[in-house]
Order: sequence, then structure tokens, then C-alpha cells
Amino acid sequence: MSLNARLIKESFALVEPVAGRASAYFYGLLFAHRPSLRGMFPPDMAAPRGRLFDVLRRVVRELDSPEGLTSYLAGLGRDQRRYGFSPEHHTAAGAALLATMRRFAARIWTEETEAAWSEAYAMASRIMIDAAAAETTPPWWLAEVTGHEARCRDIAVLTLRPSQRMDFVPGQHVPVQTARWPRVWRRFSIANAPRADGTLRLHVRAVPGGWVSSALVRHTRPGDQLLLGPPAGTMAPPESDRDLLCVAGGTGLAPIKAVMEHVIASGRRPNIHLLFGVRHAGDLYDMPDLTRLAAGFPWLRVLPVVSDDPAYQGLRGRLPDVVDAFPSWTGHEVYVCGPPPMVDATVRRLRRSGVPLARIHRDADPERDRDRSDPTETAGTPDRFLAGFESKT
Ligand SMILES: NC(=O)C1=CN([C@@H]2O[C@H](COP(=O)(O)OP(=O)(O)OC[C@H]3O[C@@H](n4cnc5c(N)ncnc54)[C@H](O)[C@@H]3O)[C@@H](O)[C@H]2O)C=CC1
Repeated sequence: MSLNARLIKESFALVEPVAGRASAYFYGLLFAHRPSLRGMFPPDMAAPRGRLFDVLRRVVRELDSPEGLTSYLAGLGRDQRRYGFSPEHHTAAGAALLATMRRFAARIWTEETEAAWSEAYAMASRIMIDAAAAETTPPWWLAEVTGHEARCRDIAVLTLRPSQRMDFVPGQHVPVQTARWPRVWRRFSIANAPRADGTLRLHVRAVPGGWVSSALVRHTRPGDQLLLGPPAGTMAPPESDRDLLCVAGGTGLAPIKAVMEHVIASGRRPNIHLLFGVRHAGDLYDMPDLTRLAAGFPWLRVLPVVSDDPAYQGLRGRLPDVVDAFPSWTGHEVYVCGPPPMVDATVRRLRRSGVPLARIHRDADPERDRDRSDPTETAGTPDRFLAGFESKT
């Protein structure tokens, strides 16, 4: 791959500070030239606009590491299948992207810059298109809700049965779409290791203003159908036999539970310490299940931790402080999931206490974190799902 990375970076550095205006311009152009594409996006374009620059930032950052770039773009191409993106759409998006860069980096734009972006986009779209074409798994799955348990005021645990087999690695997440909010996807971690019956569990907190999470917690019942995109995410169970420290903040428990289930099912016998942190005792939404898991695996120790309730009789405090209060975790593999500030603070403390970075596992996909706080993720719905829903309601 021989790209003029310098010219791309220089021009991108001019456009990035005006990302909001540039992405509005990009989508404006795209829809003006291809009005039919508008129907693939949600009514509120804020999230797709934000995501455009998340992707560009990541691509520009990875320009100097061809392997990382190729793997990222291939993943993107495979994921885009759920929106129904075709090679033709890539051509239209490429023209809009070039026009956007040309306009917002006009001050330093030259023929060489134009050629650099043009080559880079051709290369990137080729990788995405080829990866999408080579993928043999479905672009999306219909899944029936077979269980819906309201665990506390805002949290429900859903059990789903995909209509076709879905392979995933414990620790990964899936994009979810409800019929209530067509074309709006939101990612949730899968909360179990793969099961013989193919079912998946999701732990969902209804966040204020969260379209998909509220629909899943308050308006979804057994028998309803959801749409799932391909599982993604790089967090995976440990390969070593080291003991495990798991630090879960709220519904950040989900991927950690999947990893723990996998380790327990593997027949290994590491000691597992789970610190499950919530704000109020009433938020300890999964304790009966965790207690059952610990009863069947004596090497698992579950420690509920409550941060915002002075009357709580058990372990109290914020997770980063509680982690720090133990003698040493330097010999452990560590998994940390939950609110990003909690994860960052916990990782900092662990690093300071000598735990090597390579042994700290977190869900490090920044796009995923944004999906969490902004549920209106980008675009697209297979028509069959909408048709099915419309005929159902
Ligand atoms: N794969 C992953 O990484 C997953 C991450 N999540 C994230 O986990 C979060 C869960 O939210 P909730 O259940 O509402 O959790 P929450 O806001 O109720 O907090 C859970 C725990 O984190 C601690 N905490 C919160 N903010 C903190 C901070 N700034 N510093 C130190 N500790 C802090 C709280 O004290 C509590 O112990 C969401 O942000 C969600 O996006 C959820 C599922 C999977």
C-alpha cells in the first residue's frame, strides 16, 4: 500500500476542527446526488455525522500501520452489510468525501492532495467491498425475544433466539435494532458464553432519552422480534491460566459474565475475583445468577460493591478505590467494563500498581462507547425486517 499519508494527514488536520460542518456538508451532498440513500439513515442524523469522523480519525491514525488499517476497514466492510451498502454506494460516498475534503481543506488543497485522497479512498473501499463480499455469515439476524426479566427499575435481562446460528467470542457485542425505532442501531454486549441452544442474553439499562434501550426495557415482550447485526469487539477470554480479576460497573457486567462463563466451562480452575460495582444496593440486578454461578464454581468470589449508599452494610466505595485497596493484582489477568470514566480510572490505578497493560482487557472500541451514550447510532434497515414489522403492527 503506497499512500501519500503526509498529504492526507495535513489536509485532515484542517478539516477535523470543523468536523460538524464538514460531515453535515458530506451528507448533504450525498443525499442531494443520491436521494434514495436518505431512506437508509435514521431521522436524526446527529449520530451518523459523528460516526463519519470517528471512522475517518481512526483511518487517518492507522495510515502508518497497514495491517491495522486493513483489518479495521475489513471489519467495517463486513459490518456495513447490515445497512445494505453496495459497491455503488461506496462510489457515491467517495465522491462526496472528496468534495468535502476539497472544500474544507481548500487553503492547502493541490492536485497531489486530490490524488492522495482519491487513491486512499479507492484502496479503502476496495478492502471494504472485498471483505463484505467474502463474508459468509448473514449480514443480520432476526431474533425472537424468548425471555424478558425486569430485574430492577431500569434494567431488564433479555433472552434472544436468533433465527440462524450466530458465532461470537465471549466479550463481544452486537448491534440491536427494535421495530419501534427502524434504522436506529445500538450495541449491547452479549452476556453469556455460546450456548448449545444458540440463545443470547443482553443486560439492558433504560438510559434517559435512550430510544433503543428504553424500547428494550419497557416496550419489549417475549415473542417480539429484534434485528441483530454481526457480533464485533476485540475483548476475548484469556489464553493464560492466570487468576482473574473482573471489575464490572453496572451493566458493564454483561461481557465480563460471558468471559467468566467461558473460563468456567473450559474446565480451567483459576481463582476469579469479581468486583460488581453499582451505585445503590437496588441496582445489584444479577446477584441471584452470580451467586448460583459461584455455588457451582468454588474458585469464583463475587464481591458486590455499592458506591452511593452510606446505609449499605456491605463493601462500599468507588470501584477504582476498591480495586486499589487489595494488596496486589500484578499476577492476574484483569477485565474491566462499565462507564468509561470508571474504566479509565480503574485501568490507571492498576497500571500504577504494576499490572502490565497487556494483561488488562477492556472493551476498547471508542465507537462502541459513543453508541452507549448516544443511542441513535447510524443507519440502515433491511427492507424485509421493516416489511415484517409493518405487517405485524
Ligand atoms: N462492554 C462494555 O464495556 C460495556 C460497558 N457498558 C457501560 O457500562 C455503563 C453502565 O452504566 P450503569 O449500569 O448505569 O452504571 P452506573 O453509572 O450505575 O455505575 C456503575 C458503577 O460504576 C461506578 N462509577 C460510575 N462513574 C464512575 C466514575 N466516574 N469513577 C469511578 N467509578 C464510577 C459507580 O460507582 C458504580 O459502581 C454504561 O456506561 C455502559 O455504556 C455496559 C455494558 C457493556
